[in-house]
Amino acid sequence: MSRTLAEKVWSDHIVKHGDNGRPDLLYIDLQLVHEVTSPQAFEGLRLAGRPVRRPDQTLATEDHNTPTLNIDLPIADKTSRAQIDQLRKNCEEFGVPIYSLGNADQGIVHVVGPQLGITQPGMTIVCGDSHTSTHGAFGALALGIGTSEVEHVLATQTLPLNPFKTMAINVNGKLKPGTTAKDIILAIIAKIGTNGAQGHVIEYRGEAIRSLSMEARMTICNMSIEAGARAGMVAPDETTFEYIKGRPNAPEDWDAAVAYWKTLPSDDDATFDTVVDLDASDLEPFVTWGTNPGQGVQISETVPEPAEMGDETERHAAERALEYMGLVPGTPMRDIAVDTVFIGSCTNGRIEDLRNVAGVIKGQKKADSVRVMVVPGSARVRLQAEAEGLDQVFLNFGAEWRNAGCSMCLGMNPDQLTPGERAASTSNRNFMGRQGPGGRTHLVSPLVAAATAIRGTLSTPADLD
Ligand SMILES: CC(C)[C@H](C(=O)O)[C@@H](O)C(=O)O
Ligand code: SF4
Repeated sequence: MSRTLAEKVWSDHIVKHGDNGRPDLLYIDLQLVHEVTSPQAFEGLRLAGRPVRRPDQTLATEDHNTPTLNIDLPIADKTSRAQIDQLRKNCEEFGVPIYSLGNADQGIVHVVGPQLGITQPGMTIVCGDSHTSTHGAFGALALGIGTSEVEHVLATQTLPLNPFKTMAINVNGKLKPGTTAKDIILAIIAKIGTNGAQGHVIEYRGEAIRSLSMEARMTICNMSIEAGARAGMVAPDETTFEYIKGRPNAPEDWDAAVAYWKTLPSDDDATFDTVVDLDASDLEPFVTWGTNPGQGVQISETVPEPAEMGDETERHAAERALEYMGLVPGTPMRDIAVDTVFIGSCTNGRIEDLRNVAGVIKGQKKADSVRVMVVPGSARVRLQAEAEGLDQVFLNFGAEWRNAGCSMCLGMNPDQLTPGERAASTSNRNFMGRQGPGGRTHLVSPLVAAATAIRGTLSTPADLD
């Protein structure tokens, strides 16, 4: 029977079939761990007197609570310090490898796995973090899980999972210059809604996806969860193999690995439960106006008028969002002035993102009215950027150049918006209070973030000409 990519990875990992509608038990190849969702899981093991089953298939890093300034000093915030200390203790006690603040391999969990070559096609990967879907860009089945599941995987290296539905999102055509992977995924979520992919594993397909780099594919898979999906995947191809080759954890038997990876793409006649089509050549840069990632429009459009929305739930949500965001219907998106530009996160904090930003801002000065924070997704990204002189581009521009971590993507560390402060952010969530209580977030691509930092209002690089 013909199968999709997701179905192949799933069936290659079944340890025990679930009969009578019960979940299948799946083998998990890799569990990534961070400080927020692991303390109770380790505590559970401790209480049960159980070890971590496969420390060699478990990897921890510190990211959410880490400060991005003065990282050589003790962490000032007590809760954050306790959280990080606990992770370090747990990893030591249970023999789990950890990349701590100050280590060259520390960083956001979803940036670290791929850059080390640990994330590979055909794997099952879990992490107590919703954006684990990022790793699906390699053709891995990568799922965000809850803390009790984290404990289950630590103890057994398996996880019971209910069957999923399959969704093909075909992104046909070619992106126009200035339009990026971030715009593709924001457009998809605006089209299908934040629950549009519920219960599904998405496979992103089509010409536009095939021509994206691995980092751009990661941006797309990262936000699958914002469309309600269980995971997002891209079939592995030469771009994938090229990216993994030569990385520290690339398979030793390279040819055998590639031969297996080549069997993974969905069969030509495989069928999907749901199919969505999108033409990349129709897209313009996308920006959000609301408080969920689906509340977005093309940058040439205006803040929508809730009264014109047919659906009552949608109308109420839009009214509430606009009130929180302090926006008036009909305002051109390009007229919205921001206070802060945040460039970073597991969505857009990789080296290509930083190169793209630097390409726009080089030789320019930021608008006086904005603060600009550039936060690399990992310490390696920071080192690479510095080796390429990008840090100087950012500093000369007037931006802050920080250390790696989740930073302003969410308010779990000192990098936060103040009430009413408005940000253009390359991250993935614009929920109320996400970047700090009362903070207002517009999700944008790195190119839009860069142009916005120059002009002070939501802008694209084309607006600079
Ligand atoms: C803290 C963590 C559990 C959370 C997640 O699961 O995604 C965070 O990473 C986020 O982006 O909101
Ligand atoms: S960067 Fe943001 S989205 Fe990614 S793991 Fe950290 S908090 Fe979650």
